[in-house]
Amino acid sequence: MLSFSSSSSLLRPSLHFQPSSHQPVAMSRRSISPFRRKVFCCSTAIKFDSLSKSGGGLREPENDSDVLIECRDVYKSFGDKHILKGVSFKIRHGEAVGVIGPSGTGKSTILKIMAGLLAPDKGEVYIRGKKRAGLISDEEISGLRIGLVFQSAALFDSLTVRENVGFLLYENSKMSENQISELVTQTLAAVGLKGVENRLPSELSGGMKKRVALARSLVFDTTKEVIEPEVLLYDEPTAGLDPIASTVVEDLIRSVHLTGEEDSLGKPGKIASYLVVTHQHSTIQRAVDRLLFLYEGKIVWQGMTHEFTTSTNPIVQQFATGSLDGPIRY
Ligand SMILES: Nc1ncnc2c1ncn2[C@@H]1O[C@H](COP(=O)(O)OP(=O)(O)OP(=O)(O)O)[C@@H](O)[C@H]1O
Repeated sequence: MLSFSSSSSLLRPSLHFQPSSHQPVAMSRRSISPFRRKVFCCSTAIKFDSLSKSGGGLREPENDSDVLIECRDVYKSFGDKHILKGVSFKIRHGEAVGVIGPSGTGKSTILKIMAGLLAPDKGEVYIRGKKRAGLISDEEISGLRIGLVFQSAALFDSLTVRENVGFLLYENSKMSENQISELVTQTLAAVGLKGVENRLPSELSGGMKKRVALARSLVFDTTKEVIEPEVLLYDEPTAGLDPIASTVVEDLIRSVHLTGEEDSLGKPGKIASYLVVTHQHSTIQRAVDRLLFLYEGKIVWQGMTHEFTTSTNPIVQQFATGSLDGPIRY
Protein backbone atom coordinates (compact mmCIF):
# COMPACT_ATOMS: atom_id res chain seq x y z
CA MET A 1 0.00 0.00 0.00
CA LEU A 2 1.07 3.50 -0.65
CA SER A 3 1.99 5.49 2.41
CA PHE A 4 1.81 9.24 2.57
CA SER A 5 4.09 11.61 4.33
CA SER A 6 3.16 13.12 7.63
CA SER A 7 2.26 16.70 7.95
CA SER A 8 4.69 19.20 6.66
CA SER A 9 6.11 17.99 3.40
CA LEU A 10 6.32 20.53 0.63
CA LEU A 11 5.98 18.86 -2.71
CA ARG A 12 5.77 19.82 -6.34
CA PRO A 13 4.27 19.66 -8.85
CA SER A 14 0.81 19.18 -7.48
CA LEU A 15 -1.60 19.29 -10.33
CA HIS A 16 -2.06 17.65 -13.64
CA PHE A 17 -4.80 17.25 -16.15
CA GLN A 18 -5.08 16.01 -19.64
CA PRO A 19 -4.42 18.57 -22.34
CA SER A 20 -7.09 19.66 -24.75
CA SER A 21 -6.84 18.58 -28.33
CA HIS A 22 -6.88 22.26 -29.26
CA GLN A 23 -3.69 23.09 -27.40
CA PRO A 24 -0.48 23.90 -29.25
CA VAL A 25 1.29 20.75 -30.26
CA ALA A 26 4.97 21.66 -30.33
CA MET A 27 6.77 18.96 -28.37
CA SER A 28 10.21 18.97 -27.00
CA ARG A 29 11.35 17.68 -23.65
CA ARG A 30 10.39 20.12 -20.89
CA SER A 31 9.11 22.61 -23.47
CA ILE A 32 5.62 23.20 -22.13
CA SER A 33 5.29 24.83 -18.76
CA PRO A 34 3.34 22.70 -16.32
CA PHE A 35 1.28 24.07 -13.48
CA ARG A 36 3.86 23.89 -10.74
CA ARG A 37 2.74 24.49 -7.21
CA LYS A 38 4.01 24.02 -3.73
CA VAL A 39 1.70 21.74 -1.90
CA PHE A 40 1.10 21.33 1.75
CA CYS A 41 0.67 17.60 1.95
CA CYS A 42 -0.90 16.71 5.26
CA SER A 43 -2.22 13.25 4.78
CA THR A 44 -1.72 10.63 7.37
CA ALA A 45 -3.56 7.34 7.42
CA ILE A 46 -7.14 8.46 6.99
CA LYS A 47 -10.06 6.29 7.81
CA PHE A 48 -12.60 5.87 5.02
CA ASP A 49 -16.18 5.77 6.21
CA SER A 50 -18.35 4.01 3.74
CA LEU A 51 -21.45 6.06 3.10
CA SER A 52 -25.02 5.32 2.38
CA LYS A 53 -27.10 8.44 2.23
CA SER A 54 -30.08 7.37 0.26
CA GLY A 55 -32.26 6.65 3.20
CA GLY A 56 -32.72 10.06 4.81
CA GLY A 57 -33.61 10.27 8.46
CA LEU A 58 -31.15 10.91 11.27
CA ARG A 59 -27.48 10.49 10.54
CA GLU A 60 -24.37 10.38 12.66
CA PRO A 61 -22.46 13.66 12.65
CA GLU A 62 -19.87 13.44 9.89
CA ASN A 63 -16.16 13.48 10.38
CA ASP A 64 -14.85 15.43 7.42
CA SER A 65 -11.13 14.90 7.94
CA ASP A 66 -11.09 12.47 5.01
CA VAL A 67 -12.90 14.71 2.52
CA LEU A 68 -10.65 15.36 -0.48
CA ILE A 69 -13.03 17.38 -2.66
CA GLU A 70 -16.29 19.04 -1.72
CA CYS A 71 -18.70 20.86 -4.02
CA ARG A 72 -20.95 23.10 -1.96
CA ASP A 73 -24.07 24.59 -3.56
CA VAL A 74 -22.46 24.93 -7.00
CA TYR A 75 -24.28 26.82 -9.76
CA LYS A 76 -23.27 27.05 -13.41
CA SER A 77 -25.05 28.53 -16.42
CA PHE A 78 -24.05 28.83 -20.06
CA GLY A 79 -25.89 31.88 -21.39
CA ASP A 80 -29.51 31.39 -20.42
CA LYS A 81 -29.06 27.63 -19.90
CA HIS A 82 -29.02 27.04 -16.16
CA ILE A 83 -27.18 23.72 -15.89
CA LEU A 84 -26.13 23.32 -12.25
CA LYS A 85 -28.52 24.74 -9.66
CA GLY A 86 -27.02 24.01 -6.27
CA VAL A 87 -24.93 20.85 -6.52
CA SER A 88 -23.46 19.64 -3.23
CA PHE A 89 -21.46 16.49 -2.48
CA LYS A 90 -18.23 15.28 -0.93
CA ILE A 91 -15.59 12.89 -2.21
CA ARG A 92 -13.78 11.12 0.59
CA HIS A 93 -10.40 9.45 0.66
CA GLY A 94 -10.75 5.93 -0.69
CA GLU A 95 -14.03 6.40 -2.51
CA ALA A 96 -14.96 5.10 -5.96
CA VAL A 97 -17.91 7.20 -7.04
CA GLY A 98 -20.07 7.16 -10.15
CA VAL A 99 -21.93 10.19 -11.48
CA ILE A 100 -25.02 9.30 -13.49
CA GLY A 101 -27.99 11.12 -14.91
CA PRO A 102 -29.69 11.93 -18.21
CA SER A 103 -27.68 13.42 -21.08
CA GLY A 104 -27.05 17.12 -20.85
CA THR A 105 -27.63 17.41 -17.10
CA GLY A 106 -24.13 18.75 -16.47
CA LYS A 107 -22.08 15.70 -15.47
CA SER A 108 -19.07 16.72 -17.54
CA THR A 109 -19.53 20.30 -16.37
CA ILE A 110 -19.27 19.30 -12.72
CA LEU A 111 -16.09 17.30 -13.46
CA LYS A 112 -14.53 20.32 -15.13
CA ILE A 113 -15.48 22.48 -12.15
CA MET A 114 -13.93 19.94 -9.76
CA ALA A 115 -10.78 19.82 -11.89
CA GLY A 116 -10.58 23.62 -11.83
CA LEU A 117 -10.99 24.04 -15.58
CA LEU A 118 -14.32 25.85 -15.19
CA ALA A 119 -15.25 28.22 -12.38
CA PRO A 120 -18.69 27.95 -10.76
CA ASP A 121 -20.95 31.01 -11.07
CA LYS A 122 -21.92 30.57 -7.43
CA GLY A 123 -21.02 28.13 -4.70
CA GLU A 124 -17.68 26.72 -3.66
CA VAL A 125 -15.25 23.94 -4.34
CA TYR A 126 -13.10 22.87 -1.39
CA ILE A 127 -9.91 20.93 -1.95
CA ARG A 128 -8.96 19.15 1.26
CA GLY A 129 -10.90 21.74 3.23
CA LYS A 130 -9.42 24.74 1.47
CA LYS A 131 -11.71 26.85 -0.67
CA ARG A 132 -10.50 27.11 -4.22
CA ALA A 133 -10.82 30.55 -5.69
CA GLY A 134 -11.59 30.37 -9.39
CA LEU A 135 -9.64 28.23 -11.81
CA ILE A 136 -6.78 25.84 -11.21
CA SER A 137 -4.38 28.23 -12.95
CA ASP A 138 -5.08 30.81 -10.21
CA GLU A 139 -4.30 28.34 -7.47
CA GLU A 140 -1.54 28.94 -4.97
CA ILE A 141 -1.93 25.80 -2.94
CA SER A 142 -3.77 22.61 -3.69
CA GLY A 143 -2.70 19.67 -1.54
CA LEU A 144 -4.12 17.24 -4.05
CA ARG A 145 -3.38 16.13 -7.57
CA ILE A 146 -6.50 16.10 -9.71
CA GLY A 147 -6.45 14.33 -13.06
CA LEU A 148 -9.22 14.53 -15.64
CA VAL A 149 -9.57 11.95 -18.39
CA PHE A 150 -11.66 13.66 -21.05
CA GLN A 151 -14.55 11.96 -22.78
CA SER A 152 -13.03 12.81 -26.16
CA ALA A 153 -9.56 11.42 -25.25
CA ALA A 154 -8.04 14.86 -26.06
CA LEU A 155 -4.74 13.57 -27.35
CA PHE A 156 -2.15 15.84 -28.93
CA ASP A 157 -2.68 15.16 -32.62
CA SER A 158 0.91 15.64 -33.75
CA LEU A 159 2.53 13.68 -30.93
CA THR A 160 3.04 9.95 -31.05
CA VAL A 161 1.27 7.66 -28.62
CA ARG A 162 4.51 7.38 -26.62
CA GLU A 163 4.84 11.18 -26.39
CA ASN A 164 1.20 11.55 -25.46
CA VAL A 165 1.32 8.96 -22.69
CA GLY A 166 4.69 10.10 -21.35
CA PHE A 167 3.82 13.77 -21.72
CA LEU A 168 3.92 14.76 -18.06
CA LEU A 169 7.01 12.69 -17.35
CA TYR A 170 8.90 14.27 -20.25
CA GLU A 171 7.82 17.63 -18.89
CA ASN A 172 8.12 17.24 -15.16
CA SER A 173 10.18 14.28 -14.09
CA LYS A 174 13.81 13.42 -13.73
CA MET A 175 13.23 10.07 -15.40
CA SER A 176 15.44 9.20 -18.35
CA GLU A 177 14.00 8.83 -21.85
CA ASN A 178 14.53 5.08 -21.60
CA GLN A 179 12.77 4.83 -18.24
CA ILE A 180 9.83 6.81 -19.56
CA SER A 181 9.70 4.75 -22.71
CA GLU A 182 9.66 1.50 -20.73
CA LEU A 183 6.96 2.75 -18.37
CA VAL A 184 4.86 3.96 -21.28
CA THR A 185 5.10 0.55 -22.96
CA GLN A 186 4.11 -1.21 -19.71
CA THR A 187 1.20 1.14 -19.11
CA LEU A 188 -0.07 0.76 -22.67
CA ALA A 189 0.10 -3.01 -22.27
CA ALA A 190 -1.97 -2.68 -19.09
CA VAL A 191 -4.77 -1.01 -21.09
CA GLY A 192 -4.52 -3.71 -23.75
CA LEU A 193 -2.43 -1.83 -26.32
CA LYS A 194 0.79 -3.25 -27.70
CA GLY A 195 3.07 -1.99 -30.46
CA VAL A 196 1.30 1.34 -30.94
CA GLU A 197 3.91 3.57 -29.31
CA ASN A 198 5.06 5.17 -32.56
CA ARG A 199 1.63 5.71 -34.05
CA LEU A 200 -0.09 9.07 -34.26
CA PRO A 201 -3.59 9.45 -32.76
CA SER A 202 -5.04 9.68 -36.28
CA GLU A 203 -3.88 6.09 -36.84
CA LEU A 204 -5.94 4.77 -33.91
CA SER A 205 -9.58 3.79 -33.57
CA GLY A 206 -11.81 5.75 -31.19
CA GLY A 207 -11.60 3.01 -28.56
CA MET A 208 -7.82 2.87 -28.83
CA LYS A 209 -7.60 6.64 -28.37
CA LYS A 210 -9.68 6.34 -25.21
CA ARG A 211 -7.31 3.71 -23.86
CA VAL A 212 -4.28 5.85 -24.70
CA ALA A 213 -5.88 8.71 -22.76
CA LEU A 214 -6.46 6.33 -19.88
CA ALA A 215 -2.85 5.18 -19.99
CA ARG A 216 -1.75 8.82 -19.93
CA SER A 217 -3.68 9.36 -16.71
CA LEU A 218 -2.01 6.35 -15.09
CA VAL A 219 1.70 7.01 -15.61
CA PHE A 220 3.48 8.14 -12.49
CA ASP A 221 6.96 9.40 -11.82
CA THR A 222 8.58 6.28 -10.38
CA THR A 223 11.61 8.19 -9.10
CA LYS A 224 9.62 10.22 -6.60
CA GLU A 225 9.90 9.09 -3.00
CA VAL A 226 6.60 10.59 -1.91
CA ILE A 227 3.52 10.72 -4.05
CA GLU A 228 0.77 13.11 -3.08
CA PRO A 229 -2.75 11.71 -3.03
CA GLU A 230 -4.54 11.93 -6.29
CA VAL A 231 -8.14 12.01 -7.41
CA LEU A 232 -8.87 10.91 -10.96
CA LEU A 233 -11.98 12.09 -12.75
CA TYR A 234 -13.01 9.88 -15.67
CA ASP A 235 -15.54 11.24 -18.15
CA GLU A 236 -17.30 8.30 -19.80
CA PRO A 237 -14.17 6.11 -20.00
CA THR A 238 -16.03 3.15 -21.52
CA ALA A 239 -18.35 4.95 -23.94
CA GLY A 240 -17.92 3.53 -27.42
CA LEU A 241 -15.87 0.53 -26.30
CA ASP A 242 -16.88 -3.04 -27.04
CA PRO A 243 -17.99 -5.06 -23.97
CA ILE A 244 -14.61 -6.77 -23.48
CA ALA A 245 -12.60 -3.56 -23.87
CA SER A 246 -15.04 -1.99 -21.37
CA THR A 247 -14.30 -4.74 -18.87
CA VAL A 248 -10.54 -4.21 -19.34
CA VAL A 249 -10.95 -0.50 -18.65
CA GLU A 250 -13.32 -1.00 -15.70
CA ASP A 251 -10.94 -3.46 -14.06
CA LEU A 252 -8.01 -1.16 -14.72
CA ILE A 253 -9.82 1.75 -13.07
CA ARG A 254 -10.39 -0.48 -10.04
CA SER A 255 -6.84 -1.78 -9.99
CA VAL A 256 -5.14 1.61 -9.82
CA HIS A 257 -7.25 2.55 -6.82
CA LEU A 258 -5.20 2.92 -3.67
CA THR A 259 -7.27 0.31 -1.89
CA GLY A 260 -6.48 -2.33 -4.50
CA GLU A 261 -3.74 -4.85 -3.79
CA GLU A 262 -1.89 -4.41 -7.04
CA ASP A 263 -2.54 -2.62 -10.28
CA SER A 264 -2.13 -4.11 -13.73
CA LEU A 265 1.55 -3.26 -13.59
CA GLY A 266 1.91 -5.35 -10.43
CA LYS A 267 2.30 -2.25 -8.27
CA PRO A 268 0.08 -0.91 -5.51
CA GLY A 269 -2.66 1.37 -6.86
CA LYS A 270 -1.94 5.05 -6.50
CA ILE A 271 -5.28 6.74 -6.97
CA ALA A 272 -6.73 7.84 -3.63
CA SER A 273 -10.27 8.31 -4.94
CA TYR A 274 -11.96 8.53 -8.28
CA LEU A 275 -15.12 9.70 -9.94
CA VAL A 276 -16.54 8.14 -13.08
CA VAL A 277 -19.19 9.78 -15.22
CA THR A 278 -20.89 6.96 -17.05
CA HIS A 279 -24.05 5.78 -18.75
CA GLN A 280 -22.92 2.16 -18.87
CA HIS A 281 -24.49 -0.34 -16.55
CA SER A 282 -21.36 -2.54 -16.56
CA THR A 283 -19.23 0.40 -15.44
CA ILE A 284 -21.64 1.22 -12.63
CA GLN A 285 -21.58 -2.40 -11.49
CA ARG A 286 -17.85 -3.05 -11.90
CA ALA A 287 -16.02 0.17 -11.34
CA VAL A 288 -17.76 2.17 -8.59
CA ASP A 289 -19.17 1.71 -5.09
CA ARG A 290 -21.30 4.80 -4.61
CA LEU A 291 -23.49 6.75 -7.01
CA LEU A 292 -24.53 10.38 -7.35
CA PHE A 293 -27.58 11.01 -9.52
CA LEU A 294 -27.60 14.42 -11.19
CA TYR A 295 -30.91 15.65 -12.56
CA GLU A 296 -32.20 19.11 -13.36
CA GLY A 297 -29.21 20.81 -11.84
CA LYS A 298 -29.10 18.99 -8.51
CA ILE A 299 -28.01 15.74 -6.91
CA VAL A 300 -31.44 14.15 -6.52
CA TRP A 301 -30.26 10.81 -5.14
CA GLN A 302 -27.09 9.25 -3.81
CA GLY A 303 -26.49 5.79 -2.53
CA MET A 304 -24.41 2.65 -2.80
CA THR A 305 -24.36 0.89 -6.16
CA HIS A 306 -26.41 -2.04 -4.93
CA GLU A 307 -29.15 0.36 -3.80
CA PHE A 308 -29.56 1.79 -7.29
CA THR A 309 -31.83 -0.87 -8.71
CA THR A 310 -33.95 -1.20 -5.57
CA SER A 311 -34.46 2.53 -4.99
CA THR A 312 -38.06 3.71 -4.70
CA ASN A 313 -37.14 7.16 -6.01
CA PRO A 314 -39.22 7.46 -9.24
CA ILE A 315 -36.43 9.30 -11.08
CA VAL A 316 -33.93 6.56 -10.23
CA GLN A 317 -36.43 3.81 -11.03
CA GLN A 318 -37.15 5.26 -14.46
CA PHE A 319 -33.46 5.70 -15.23
CA ALA A 320 -32.54 2.23 -13.98
CA THR A 321 -35.19 0.57 -16.12
CA GLY A 322 -34.90 2.86 -19.16
CA SER A 323 -38.65 3.36 -19.11
CA LEU A 324 -40.28 6.12 -21.15
CA ASP A 325 -42.84 6.62 -18.38
CA GLY A 326 -41.83 8.67 -15.38
CA PRO A 327 -40.66 12.08 -14.31
CA ILE A 328 -37.71 12.28 -16.76
CA ARG A 329 -38.88 13.78 -20.05
CA TYR A 330 -36.86 13.99 -23.27
N1 LIG B 1 -18.70 25.55 -22.76
C1 LIG B 1 -20.02 25.45 -22.95
N2 LIG B 1 -20.70 26.44 -23.55
C2 LIG B 1 -22.04 26.38 -23.72
N3 LIG B 1 -22.79 25.33 -23.32
C3 LIG B 1 -22.16 24.32 -22.72
C4 LIG B 1 -20.75 24.31 -22.49
N4 LIG B 1 -20.40 23.18 -21.85
C5 LIG B 1 -21.55 22.49 -21.69
N5 LIG B 1 -22.60 23.18 -22.21
C6 LIG B 1 -24.00 22.75 -22.17
O1 LIG B 1 -24.29 22.39 -20.83
C7 LIG B 1 -25.16 21.26 -20.81
C8 LIG B 1 -24.51 20.18 -19.96
O2 LIG B 1 -23.39 19.67 -20.67
P1 LIG B 1 -22.54 18.46 -20.08
O3 LIG B 1 -21.57 18.05 -21.14
O4 LIG B 1 -21.99 18.84 -18.76
O5 LIG B 1 -23.68 17.36 -19.89
P2 LIG B 1 -23.54 15.82 -19.58
O6 LIG B 1 -24.50 15.52 -18.48
O7 LIG B 1 -22.12 15.45 -19.35
O8 LIG B 1 -24.06 15.21 -20.95
P3 LIG B 1 -23.78 13.78 -21.66
O9 LIG B 1 -24.27 12.72 -20.71
O10 LIG B 1 -24.62 13.85 -22.89
O11 LIG B 1 -22.31 13.71 -21.95
C9 LIG B 1 -25.41 20.88 -22.26
O12 LIG B 1 -26.62 21.46 -22.65
C10 LIG B 1 -24.26 21.50 -23.01
O13 LIG B 1 -24.62 21.83 -24.32
